[in-house]
Amino acid sequence: MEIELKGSFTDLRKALFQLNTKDASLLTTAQALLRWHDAHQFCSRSGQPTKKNVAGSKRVCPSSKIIYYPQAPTRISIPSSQMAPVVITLVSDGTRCLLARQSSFPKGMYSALAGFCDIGESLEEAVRREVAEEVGLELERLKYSASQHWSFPNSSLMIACHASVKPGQTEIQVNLKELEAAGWFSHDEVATALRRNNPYTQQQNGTFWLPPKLAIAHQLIKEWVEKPSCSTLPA
Ligand SMILES: NC(=O)C1=CN([C@@H]2O[C@H](COP(=O)(O)OP(=O)(O)OC[C@H]3O[C@@H](n4cnc5c(N)ncnc54)[C@H](O)[C@@H]3O)[C@@H](O)[C@H]2O)C=CC1
Repeated sequence: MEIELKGSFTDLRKALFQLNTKDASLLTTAQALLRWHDAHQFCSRSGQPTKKNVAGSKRVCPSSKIIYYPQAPTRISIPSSQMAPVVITLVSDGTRCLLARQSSFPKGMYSALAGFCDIGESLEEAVRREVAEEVGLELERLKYSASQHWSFPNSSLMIACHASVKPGQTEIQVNLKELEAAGWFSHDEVATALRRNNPYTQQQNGTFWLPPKLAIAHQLIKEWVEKPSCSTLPA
């Protein structure tokens, strides 16, 4: 069936009623993206036309170099009043948890896996996609833990989850475009790191350390240390 995506809301609603859930979801996502591109044709700083990338996932101003994402503008140079949803997930195999680091992290710091939600995705889909993209794992169970507003470098709503993988399906493939390193850490290793979590001394002696208490990543890791079964319990 052909559908005019630029039609009125009533046209769209009529079309949606004729579709199955998957096609309806694709259609609303496509329509939201088209509307977003239509409304962001010019840079709010330079006034120049912005250019869409090939995938249609962002627009860039060739003059100011500002990148516009459908979720929220993200460059530090534009203080954003919009908030972008970000999922952060601590994956466990029952006895160990998966921690990773990016090259931009302070030396020795490891954290849970995080990533921006794409337009049209549910939180569950975003968690599964991010984990698959970053370390190549398929998740079994997912459990919401908590959320946090995070202002660095721009407003994000962090949505934190515990997740588990199927027993025996723990081999990871680290996506080196996104991460510098990732690995499984035992309960003892993580519990010890939490107890001595002083970034200054740990950067000196080369041991790994965890995000500070104010970060939801820390809370997620602490929750798992206190109750390693939390990722496999029913939601
Ligand atoms: N409070 C906490 O415990 C933690 C907070 N975070 C925050 O979560 C956010 C995401 O984490 P990472 O993916 O590791 O960040 P990141 O900053 O490495 O971003 C990854 C990629 O996402 C793209 N991106 C940037 N802004 C975007 C937006 N608004 N919409 C869509 N794509 C965008 C960029 O191409 C970037 O290369 C960051 O703001 C980070 O500060 C991350 C880990 C722990």
